[in-house]
Amino acid sequence: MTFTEQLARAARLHDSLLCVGLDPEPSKFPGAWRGDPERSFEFCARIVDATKDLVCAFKPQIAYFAGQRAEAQLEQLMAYIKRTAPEVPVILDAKRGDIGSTAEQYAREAFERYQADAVTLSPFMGFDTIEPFLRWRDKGVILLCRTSNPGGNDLQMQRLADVPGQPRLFEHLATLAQGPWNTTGQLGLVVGATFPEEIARVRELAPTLPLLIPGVGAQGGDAAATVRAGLRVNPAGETTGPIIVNSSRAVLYASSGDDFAQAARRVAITTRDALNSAR
Ligand SMILES: O=C(O)c1cc(=O)[nH]c(=O)n1[C@@H]1O[C@H](COP(=O)(O)O)[C@@H](O)[C@H]1O
Repeated sequence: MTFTEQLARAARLHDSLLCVGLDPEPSKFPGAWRGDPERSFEFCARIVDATKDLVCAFKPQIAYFAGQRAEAQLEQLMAYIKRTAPEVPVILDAKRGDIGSTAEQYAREAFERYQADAVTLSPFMGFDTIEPFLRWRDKGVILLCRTSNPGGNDLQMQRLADVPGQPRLFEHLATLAQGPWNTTGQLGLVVGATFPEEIARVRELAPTLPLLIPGVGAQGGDAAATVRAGLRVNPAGETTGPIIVNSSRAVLYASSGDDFAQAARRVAITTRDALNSAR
């Protein structure tokens, strides 16, 4: 099954557009675990147990593991999700991007070492840096397009004088990803929930690509505006333009007490429902 098919299946099965981001930060762990990076797996596993029936995807962020010398726990977590929630696709948020020969190693890291179903990439270095990932035919490859952070403006909003119509960089990227770069149908795009107008613009230029939309919750993005701008459904009720709306900290750290998993579940339910009510 391809990533897109997995995603559609999980979204249908769980009636959810929500992706829970797994960004374990030891200083925010509850009680006796606080400050202990050795608990990263256990912390995330409890979150997975508490939310796996509420989500269309999980998204572990690699830096939270690598920064704590906890890559082995990320491997453990990926295997745990595959075992306990096999219906939920896992997007490894790695934001890689490098020349082809190095990209091959990054692809092995994402798809062999960590067994991810999809990976996030930075497209800054061009198509030849993305192509090695596309050799893994059933995997999703999600390119940064219009990111949620304020500094996204610095480059992504600039106009390209040499391209007909002088599109902004993010618009050009969306056009490439929907068209000439999507040689294998594996591409998706990242668009921040903090910029609903640009989500709508990306959806216009890339009507069928899966959009990974982080920024609801801690970054203040509007769930309803996100759904209206990004989700596309045909008259028969079938999704033609899927969205994956990520929330990390608002779910993970809903409580700093021993009830963190129950609190995470409550926030995940509220967020899932807010997304669904805007469909
Ligand atoms: O690729 C991403 O996931 C990503 C892209 C983007 O534009 N903005 C963004 O916040 N992210 C990631 O999405 C997550 C957002 O986390 P919260 O703000 O805690 O929900 C983090 O893991 C970020 O690294």
